[in-house]
Amino acid sequence: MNDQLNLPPATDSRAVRVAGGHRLEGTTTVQGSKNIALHLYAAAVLADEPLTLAGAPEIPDTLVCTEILNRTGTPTKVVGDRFETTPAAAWYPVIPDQLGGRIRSTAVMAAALLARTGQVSFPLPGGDAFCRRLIDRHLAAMEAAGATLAVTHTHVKARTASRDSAAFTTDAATRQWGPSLGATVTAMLLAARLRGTSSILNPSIEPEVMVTAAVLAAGGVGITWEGTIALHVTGTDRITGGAFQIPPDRLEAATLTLAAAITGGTVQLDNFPTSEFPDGLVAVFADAGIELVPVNGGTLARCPAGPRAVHTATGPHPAFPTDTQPQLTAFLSQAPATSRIEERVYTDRTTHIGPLRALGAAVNADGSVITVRGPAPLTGADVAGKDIRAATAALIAALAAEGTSTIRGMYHLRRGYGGLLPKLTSLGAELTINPEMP
Ligand SMILES: CC(=O)N[C@H]1[C@@H](OP(=O)(O)OP(=O)(O)OC[C@H]2O[C@@H](n3ccc(=O)[nH]c3=O)[C@H](O)[C@@H]2O)O[C@H](CO)[C@@H](O)[C@@H]1O
Ligand SMILES: C=C(OP(=O)(O)O)C(=O)O
Repeated sequence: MNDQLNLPPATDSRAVRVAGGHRLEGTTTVQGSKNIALHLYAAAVLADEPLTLAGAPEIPDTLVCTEILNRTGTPTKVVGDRFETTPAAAWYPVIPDQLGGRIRSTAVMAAALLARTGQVSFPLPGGDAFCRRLIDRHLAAMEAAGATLAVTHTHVKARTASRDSAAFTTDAATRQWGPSLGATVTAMLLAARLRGTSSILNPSIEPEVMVTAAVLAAGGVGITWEGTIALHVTGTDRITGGAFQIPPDRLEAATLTLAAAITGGTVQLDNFPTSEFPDGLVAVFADAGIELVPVNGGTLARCPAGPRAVHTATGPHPAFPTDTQPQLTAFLSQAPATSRIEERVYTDRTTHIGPLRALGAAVNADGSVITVRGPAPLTGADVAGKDIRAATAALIAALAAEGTSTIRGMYHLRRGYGGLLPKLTSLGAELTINPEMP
């Protein structure tokens, strides 16, 4: 532990050793959604009463957010799987570099502090570094909400001249891409305590946005959707608290499905209703030969006739999510034909290609298009995943490889999933964790 910050270090030199070739079979559960949790942790800053979020994923980002809230004034603790806050007596709206630089939702946290105090200072966000991850739409929302910004290449300071800022209109659409998930939540939090009705044009409708909107609405904030055209937010000067459940992680559900499917196995996700899979993912899975069967409020996932090649593209919810593209790429390495995936959200999200090739997959990227020629025999190798889903893709391929693989990138795996490795083991995977790797 790092005493000063009360946090686990941002590196983990352990590695996972995977003896490939074991079919995964069985039942498991899915953690609370990492990405939804991160946005709710920021929204908790706005509550004027105690707030509890059950189902908090046991990942480093939960601890980083706990520390950010405590250091900026909101008393916060994690008790079991509950993230509990009580309202601040005073705020210190400075997000320390060592904390803000470790998570992707720093600008969203900053927006909550700005809404509370009229000022905030924060470092540029961290999170996975698979490509440039811009925050211009977050900054535009802060300016629209009346803040004056001082932006350097490492930090942002924002200050509103008057605590009585007026309702505002902002556009969450990015220049090259569609709506920004993070910037939509940033704008929502900025508007939640303002007098009057603010409008967010081209809002994202990712579950992260919908769930945060629902929690704010339960707290007394007026939320009106105009489809995907606009989200109108009517502020209130008192936001109530309460207890909320973080929905299960659709990205972990997809990961477990693909991990079982590549081994020819079956997994039952007890707490993950089939309806929680985005429509685009269901369609891609169906094309790829993966069946999702509703069972007692959960989902049985299987691939009875083996993988099939697909042509698909990532996109905004409910399309096929970018955070499952690397794992699908690993799976498609075993489909007996050529697959193509166009990555439209993060056009150079290709950090998984190197590790997959090292394991034997015939995969390459040409611009934003990833081509997978299968089936290619996979053999054990020593590879490193440099972000959450790259490490996960390598792990999935290693499960189907002949021989033993070493997957480095434990910090990234732990950042994405609190318990993926024990879950895979319980399903029949042969995994060991090597304490320290050179
Ligand atoms: C913590 C969290 O929830 N992370 C998720 C969130 O990230 P994040 O909040 O970064 O995702 P956004 O929806 O904001 O970003 C999507 C796209 O918009 C661009 N963009 C974003 C903001 C901005 O101000 N300007 C801009 O150009 C990005 O570079 C990217 O190409 O959504 C992504 C897309 O579903 C997921 O991959 C991440 O796992
Ligand atoms: C990219 C991801 O996370 P983050 O935005 O936290 O880096 C992810 O969840 O795949």
